[in-house]
Amino acid sequence: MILRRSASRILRDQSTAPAVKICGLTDTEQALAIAAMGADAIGVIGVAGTPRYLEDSPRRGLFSQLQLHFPSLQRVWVVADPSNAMLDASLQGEGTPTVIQLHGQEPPAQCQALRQRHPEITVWKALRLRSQDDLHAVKGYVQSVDGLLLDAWSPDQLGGTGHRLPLDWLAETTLPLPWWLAGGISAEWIPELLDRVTPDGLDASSRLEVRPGWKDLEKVNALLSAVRA
Ligand SMILES: O=C(O)c1ccccc1NCC(=O)[C@H](O)[C@H](O)COP(=O)(O)O
Repeated sequence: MILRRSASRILRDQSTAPAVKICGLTDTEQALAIAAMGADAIGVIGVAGTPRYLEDSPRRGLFSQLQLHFPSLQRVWVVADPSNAMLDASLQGEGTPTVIQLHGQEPPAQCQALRQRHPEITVWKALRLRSQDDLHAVKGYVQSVDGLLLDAWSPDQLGGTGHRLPLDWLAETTLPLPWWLAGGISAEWIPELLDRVTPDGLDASSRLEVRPGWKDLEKVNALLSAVRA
């Protein structure tokens, strides 16, 4: 594998708990409740036509409330192959995100261009891994993004599938950027997961849901407790 473990490259000390992002929120009260439980980041989906998509006005309302009550929490807007116009508009006015998560086919140059146009924003690139070899793509993004999100690949959905990456693919690997592990994360997987991999953050969505976009707050709390145990 291209990026082997090396002491100087480990970005998160293994003794500290990874950050937790809860993704796919559609309701402001749920988002505030999850922030109050201690989540580090809340994600809202900006991909129209997907089941957790939140339109402009409610997204701004949700992000505004988070900004007001939990100013240090990361407000993540998940988009796929966005136009410049869509991004520029979303970063103006009330209820802006602090992080743009690029979840489509965005090449490094597009990520870099976004960072140059909006230096105030944090840019994460999601890589949906079909095989361990897909980790080679990481090299291309090192100078172009602030962080990576490694997610499971699915032929018919961009994200929120509940599919898990094999931990073997990541167990002997360290990455040159802060990285989040996504895909099928829930409380009962945490002991094995944290025993084998050392991501800077964990991103969870569908396995914590009652239905797409609506979280079971007990499952969210159980995940946060398991990560911090
Ligand atoms: O979650 C969605 O519905 C979604 C739709 C379109 C693009 C991306 C999407 N989700 C991205 C995420 O960051 C999810 O949290 C990630 O895929 C993990 O989801 P899950 O496996 O359900 O925990």
